[in-house]
Amino acid sequence: MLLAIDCGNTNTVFSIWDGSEFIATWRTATEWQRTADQYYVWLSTLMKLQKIEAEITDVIVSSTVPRVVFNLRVLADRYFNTRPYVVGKPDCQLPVDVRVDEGTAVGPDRLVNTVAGYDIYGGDLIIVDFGTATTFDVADADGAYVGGVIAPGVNLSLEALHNAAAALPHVDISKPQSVVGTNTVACMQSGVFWGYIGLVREICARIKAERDREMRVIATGGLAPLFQQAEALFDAYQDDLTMHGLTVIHKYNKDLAE
Ligand SMILES: Nc1ncnc2c1ncn2[C@@H]1O[C@H](COP(=O)(O)OP(=O)(O)O)[C@@H](O)[C@H]1O
Ligand SMILES: CC(C)(COP(=O)(O)O)[C@@H](O)C(=O)NCCC(=O)O
Ligand SMILES: [K+]
Repeated sequence: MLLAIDCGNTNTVFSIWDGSEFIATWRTATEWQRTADQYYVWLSTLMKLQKIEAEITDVIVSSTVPRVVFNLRVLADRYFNTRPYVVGKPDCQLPVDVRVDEGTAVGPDRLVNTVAGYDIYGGDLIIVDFGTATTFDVADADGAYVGGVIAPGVNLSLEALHNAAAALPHVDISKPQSVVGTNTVACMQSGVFWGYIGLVREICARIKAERDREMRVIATGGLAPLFQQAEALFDAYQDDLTMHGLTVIHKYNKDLAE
């Protein structure tokens, strides 16, 4: 079975893929200091608790944090006796082209999202991923990654307000009752929530105009449904898009190796 690991700047998600479905998914905070032994204790405890008897034979990793990759490689080697595929490294091929400026190291999560989007929905996509940063990935008609947009993440925006202004508290995102807030928290939520609705709508409209074609907008990340419930910004929402992409890339490389 395949252990797929998606490491973002905030959280790292581990999923076990049995070849047709994900049989388990666990999330932990991303900390580059965590050792292979620590990962294994955590993982094997959860597997036991949930009575998951999976023999892991393959590992694939996508990480936006370069420093965690070393320990994840050791995890794969020491505990699963396998060499992991690491997205973005030369020995991990992608089933789509990447057409960007020379020397650009595109975030692996964005490449994986593009592969997943193309596999499920076909070409001409805008993939919006609400993570630490909010990324827009543009897939061409043939599925190639052709660039995108990086915007500050929802929680990052709220944290930035709190960190920079002495009188602004820590606030969690939610949909405000009205646009005009009558208290500090409501004012901050309104700024980020409605500002974000505008940001997503405007960026998608401009991408479509710039590329002069119809494009479908696919959203992923836990915060997408919150925005979608206020306004129909997306044509589809897929929670496990990045994980799906990792399974596609894994299969592609396995097939190449045969
Ligand atoms: N359903 C949700 N509701 C509220 N906050 C969420 C939800 N899902 C994720 N978040 C928050 O969104 C931010 C980005 O998380 P995540 O998507 O895991 O980022 P990354 O992939 O960059 O690690 C974090 O602050 C996380 O706590
Ligand atoms: C833009 C990102 C920080 C998003 O990361 P995430 O929010 O998933 O943690 C990541 O994709 C990244 O580090 N990208 C490198 C630069 C680029 O994609 O062009
Ligand atoms: K992201």
